[in-house]
Amino acid sequence: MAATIPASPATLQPCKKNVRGSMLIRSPPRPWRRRLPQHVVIADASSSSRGPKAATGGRLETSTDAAAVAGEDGDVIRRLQNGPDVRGVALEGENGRAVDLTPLAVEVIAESFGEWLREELQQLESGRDGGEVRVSVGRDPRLSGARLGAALFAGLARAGCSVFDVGLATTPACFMSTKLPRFSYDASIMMTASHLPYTRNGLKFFMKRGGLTSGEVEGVCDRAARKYVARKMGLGGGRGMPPVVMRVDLMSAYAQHLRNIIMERVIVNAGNGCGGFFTWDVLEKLGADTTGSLHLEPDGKFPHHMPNPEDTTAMSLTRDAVLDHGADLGVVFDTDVDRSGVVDATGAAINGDRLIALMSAIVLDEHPGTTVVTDARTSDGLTRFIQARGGHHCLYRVGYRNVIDKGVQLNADGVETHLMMETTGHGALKENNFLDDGAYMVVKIIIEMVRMRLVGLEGSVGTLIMDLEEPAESKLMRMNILGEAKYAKQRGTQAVETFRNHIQEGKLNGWVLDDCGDCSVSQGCLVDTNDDPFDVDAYMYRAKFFDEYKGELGWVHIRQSVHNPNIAINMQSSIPGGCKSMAKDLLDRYLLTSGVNEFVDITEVQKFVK
Ligand SMILES: O=P(O)(O)OC[C@H]1O[C@H](O)[C@H](O)[C@@H](O)[C@@H]1O
Repeated sequence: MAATIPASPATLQPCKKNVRGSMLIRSPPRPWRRRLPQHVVIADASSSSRGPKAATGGRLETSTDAAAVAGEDGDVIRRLQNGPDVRGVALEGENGRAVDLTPLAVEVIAESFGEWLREELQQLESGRDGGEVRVSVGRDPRLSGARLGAALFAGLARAGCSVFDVGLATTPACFMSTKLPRFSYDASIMMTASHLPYTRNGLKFFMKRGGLTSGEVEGVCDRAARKYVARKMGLGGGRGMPPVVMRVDLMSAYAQHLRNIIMERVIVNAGNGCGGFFTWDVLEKLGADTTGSLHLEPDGKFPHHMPNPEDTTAMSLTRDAVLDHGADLGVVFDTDVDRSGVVDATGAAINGDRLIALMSAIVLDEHPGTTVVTDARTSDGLTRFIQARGGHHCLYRVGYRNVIDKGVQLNADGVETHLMMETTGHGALKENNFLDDGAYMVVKIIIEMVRMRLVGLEGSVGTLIMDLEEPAESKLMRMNILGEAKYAKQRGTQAVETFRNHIQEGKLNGWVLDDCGDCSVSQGCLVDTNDDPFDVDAYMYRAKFFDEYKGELGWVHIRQSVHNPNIAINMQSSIPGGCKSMAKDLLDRYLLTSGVNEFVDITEVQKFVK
């Protein structure tokens, strides 16, 4: 009978020593009695687990016939062994198969296991002698579970083990009851026949070092076989006091253990856009601690800052929250959550190129050699980062749709492309329907964080991009297109094409149009022919600038804005002062001399150059 002690295992009272069946010397039933010499004492095979060689204890000295019968009975137990498990028929109802996993069979196996365990522990821990041996017992919902469970408790108790009934449990949970500090049992037995029909049942055995081997289970069953023979003869059994069994709640602790694996401390900054759900409907439901999250409630006025991973206020507030709360990660969503950026545990902002690098590292690990498509405003350092991991970098037009479509096209052309990302934080994965989903991307990053922790890698996710070379300088300037709005697109195109033509006509010495990145497709990329362009975003060029003395200074990317009547000029240089030198050259030899300045406002460039 199980005494249910509802207290948590940590508050359990000390185990009462179970009453062991005292050594019984019973008269064997006929016909055995007649055949046994008078001096033979048939003891419970356990004799004493501490006594000399319990495994040989209780050896019967019988006539040949009796030995045969005993052998058959013993074989019943031996046949129950199934590799490292015990499996048998526990309920009537299987055609042609009798019940062989009886309560008696289970009891002797449990008792034998308990004895074997004690010996094993003594050997493992040489100082250990006769201390408490604690064994947990779990079971699946099979109908035979309760009855066989009672036999299991009794067997363990007879072997002197303290028994902890964990009730309905999973096999891994039973093993973990030997590991989880609150329990730390010496061993565990799970009663289950896994996927076999409901009429079957079985036992799985665990110690702290893992599951018992087939050889060990064979030894236990051998020992049990001898006990079984003796019990069948009415020897060595006997009812002692009912075992004291403590009922413990293992599954809650095991579930917590699983939650702990995925539990992270994550700050979400939804910027009062639509991203708050990720906090309460995703992270918190997974058990994450989201204390310190910011601006989760939707507010159409966005009172704190724009929800945007490119927004410096959004990133720095998130950084502060991560550091204040010792969080593992900060997440910044844009308003509609198709973009995101993150902050690692050290407070480092990971957006733009750094986010692309992080996602590339993750995706290249999963898909070695894949191509990554990005817009062409990324750094040369990013290209080297991707290539150093065996990937290919395809630089393409600005605009998330362009980037994603390029990836779709590459895959269709047979160029495996798993990641398409824009520096704005739009990131699409082939595995996710080529959809740019900021939340999905964050899920991938959190999974990576958990993986890193599980394999014992030190540091935050930022360590994955430690070798990303950053440009010395980056600069974005905008030049408004002047005049009537209806001509803006046409003029914008004219301005951008003039830049390309100047280079091709040799009017911009030192400037070289950048060609395709590394995606191994012949057409498209950077300098698309634009033979038949239909969108403003078709016209965009990137060109490198080589200074006569300093060599390569960096690149300029020039394009018409997707949304507004302006020309965006992005620049990057690996040399301090490089952006200014390039801007000056553009001003003098392109903007002021080509006539572009007549319909484009070049004030911002002039200011920068000053
Ligand atoms: O052309 P701009 O004004 O710089 O805006 C361009 C950007 O607009 C939005 O943010 C889109 O989501 C981006 O994909 C695009 O790159």
